[in-house]
Amino acid sequence: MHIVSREEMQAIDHYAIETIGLQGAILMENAGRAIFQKLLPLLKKEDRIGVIIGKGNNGGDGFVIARCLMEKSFQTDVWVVPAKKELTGDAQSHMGIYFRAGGTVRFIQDEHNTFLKKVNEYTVVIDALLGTGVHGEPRSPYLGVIQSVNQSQAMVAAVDLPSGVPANGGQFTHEAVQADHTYTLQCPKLAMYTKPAAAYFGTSHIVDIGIPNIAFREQEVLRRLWTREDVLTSLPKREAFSHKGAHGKGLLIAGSTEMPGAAALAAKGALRSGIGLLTISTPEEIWTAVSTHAVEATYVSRDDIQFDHYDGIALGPGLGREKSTAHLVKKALSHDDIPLLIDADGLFHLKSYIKLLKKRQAPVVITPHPGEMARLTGLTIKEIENNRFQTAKAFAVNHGIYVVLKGKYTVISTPDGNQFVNDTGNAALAKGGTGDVLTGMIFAFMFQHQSLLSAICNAVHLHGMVAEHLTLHSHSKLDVLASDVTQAIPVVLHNFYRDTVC
Ligand SMILES: NC(=O)C1=CN([C@@H]2O[C@H](COP(=O)(O)OP(=O)(O)OC[C@H]3O[C@@H](n4cnc5c(N)ncnc54)[C@H](O)[C@@H]3O)[C@@H](O)[C@H]2O)[C@H](O)CC1
Ligand SMILES: [K+]
Repeated sequence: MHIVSREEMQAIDHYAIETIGLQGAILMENAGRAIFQKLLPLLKKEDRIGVIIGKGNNGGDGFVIARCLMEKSFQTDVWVVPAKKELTGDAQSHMGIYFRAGGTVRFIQDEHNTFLKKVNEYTVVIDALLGTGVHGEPRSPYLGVIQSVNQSQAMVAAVDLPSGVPANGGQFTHEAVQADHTYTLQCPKLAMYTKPAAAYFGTSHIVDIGIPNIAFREQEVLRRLWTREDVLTSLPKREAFSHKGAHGKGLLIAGSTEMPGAAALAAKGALRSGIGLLTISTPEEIWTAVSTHAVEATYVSRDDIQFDHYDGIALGPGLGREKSTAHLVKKALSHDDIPLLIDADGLFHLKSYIKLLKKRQAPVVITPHPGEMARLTGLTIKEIENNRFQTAKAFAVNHGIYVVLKGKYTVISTPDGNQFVNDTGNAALAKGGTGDVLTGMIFAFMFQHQSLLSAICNAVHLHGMVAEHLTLHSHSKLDVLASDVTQAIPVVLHNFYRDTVC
């Protein structure tokens, strides 16, 4: 499923209408009807429903929903913000259809006080005020209407976007509709996956309005959600006659005397995700501590690493930021025919050797959280958070690497500019150590998948699913530990393999 910016959605819309010939009024009819069908199971006959309509096409969708509600005899009031003559195009057409079908409306301008009273009596409000066409802070009278909707006790169902939320996300401080349900047309908009916009959507529902796929292909939308189906069709099959050497001989350079746990967690993540052979390079003082948790691994001292003995290298978790560990990053980068995964303190050192990235033959994957990304790019964390998609893509393309920008919705960017969004996981993962586990999972998958991209995306998806599994069955979001995540990988993998179609 694609994820689009406001401009991409408008271009797709335009292509569907002008090139394919699927008229705007038909798309509007499809939109309104499809939302109504999805809304229906949530409605009760005794509900008092207010449909609130703005002057653009979002309002036009509202007229179609109002007609569907009227046809099924729901107690509905339709409130219109603009004057009648301000409605144009498809919205005007659907207002006409609604009237000729027997519908009536009330204008907020004419009955402002009645509207304020009524909005508090509704049990359901349909927000069809503003959609993807909004620019900046909602102006009067929209802002006042939005405030009244937010103060009411009604269940709020937003059409396409909660009104006032910018489709492209990014920072905003003005008031916007706080929806309980949002019915997003055709495909998610960027706002659904960015802060603070994501918090306004309530439960999101994607509504198919019938725009043909060719419209997305022609507009070359390079961003999409990585779904369960993607995982099921790309999880690797383990050949019956395969041997340990066929599933990756990996070197994990991680851990320090202060942070032995990071090495153990990354190792455990890799071992639980099917790596064939794992060698861990940590300071010798902590071999015993780490090997208690990763008995299946072998160990090599930092001075004796033979880089070209391995199919891939992961480095960074708990490595430490001392100068003495920096040369390991440089050496790993210089062995440019070996795939490399860099995380945590490895990213700290990477900044000094960033020019080496472009010189490499074999792929590089980095897994920064926003703080690490800020340091790498020279931007602030706020700037990263406000432009997650743009900054991750620019960095991946400019340096020819895969960037896994971690967060509530982890964004995976490829060297050729494609982006994939993960929507699994929860706040149980907001703890030290869970990133180390993810590094181990990605590392193990790198050796076992047909494509590096599906290896990364599957690891991120499953890591999130493990958190969801734990909080659904046995843990709270508070008490999940990174080591619990490593322990629950098997049950989640087991469930996926049970359902797998490959
Ligand atoms: N995706 C599709 O293919 C379809 C989407 N539909 C719906 O159409 C809207 C987008 O419609 P558009 O007319 O472009 O914009 P809006 O309805 O969001 O309204 C814009 C309207 O509001 C004015 N405006 C802009 N900024 C502000 C502001 N800050 N304060 C007040 N007013 C503002 C602007 O001048 C316009 O007049 C999409 O979201 C879907 O709901 C189609 O119905 C089906 C196809
Ligand atoms: K809306």
